[in-house]
Amino acid sequence: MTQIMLFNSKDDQNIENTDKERSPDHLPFNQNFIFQLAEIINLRYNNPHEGSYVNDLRKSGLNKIAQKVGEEAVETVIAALNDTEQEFIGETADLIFHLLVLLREKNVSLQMVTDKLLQRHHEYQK
Ligand SMILES: N=c1c2ncn([C@@H]3O[C@H](COP(=O)(O)OP(=O)(O)OP(=O)(O)O)[C@@H](O)[C@H]3O)c2ncn1[C@@H]1O[C@H](COP(=O)(O)O)[C@@H](O)[C@H]1O
Repeated sequence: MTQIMLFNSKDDQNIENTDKERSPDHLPFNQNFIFQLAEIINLRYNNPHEGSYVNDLRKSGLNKIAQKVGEEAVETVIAALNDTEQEFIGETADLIFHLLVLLREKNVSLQMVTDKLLQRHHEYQK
């Protein structure tokens, strides 16, 4: 059974801490949730059930999922240029969610992407 750890609101107060004081396994809830969401999507793939939007996407296949990511990316750009901050945030959330589904469809984990970003970060330090 996969265990999903949720942090209580007390941890959210750590947002004021400096970067040095934060450890990767003690991130505020909002920062960790993207990994938890990736795990929820993984669980839906492994245990598909009716009424699940992730399952609907999975059944539609790679082309449809990739198309959704493209649509959400365009909607995010339009919102950035024309809409309110809240609408921009909403479109960005749609984009990130569908991108996470695309990663799962391609069997690429979010960790593999963050490893790539970390590798680049280290290269920039040289
Ligand atoms: N974060 C999301 C999330 N964001 C957006 N959506 C869905 O994504 C869809 C957005 O599509 P659009 O806005 O493009 O609307 P649409 O035109 O009707 O979509 P299409 O018909 O074109 O596919 C809506 O149906 C939303 O409900 C999401 N559906 C699920 N999640 C997360 O995924 C988890 C698992 O969801 P289920 O698989 O449904 O259990 C949930 O607990 C949530 O945390």
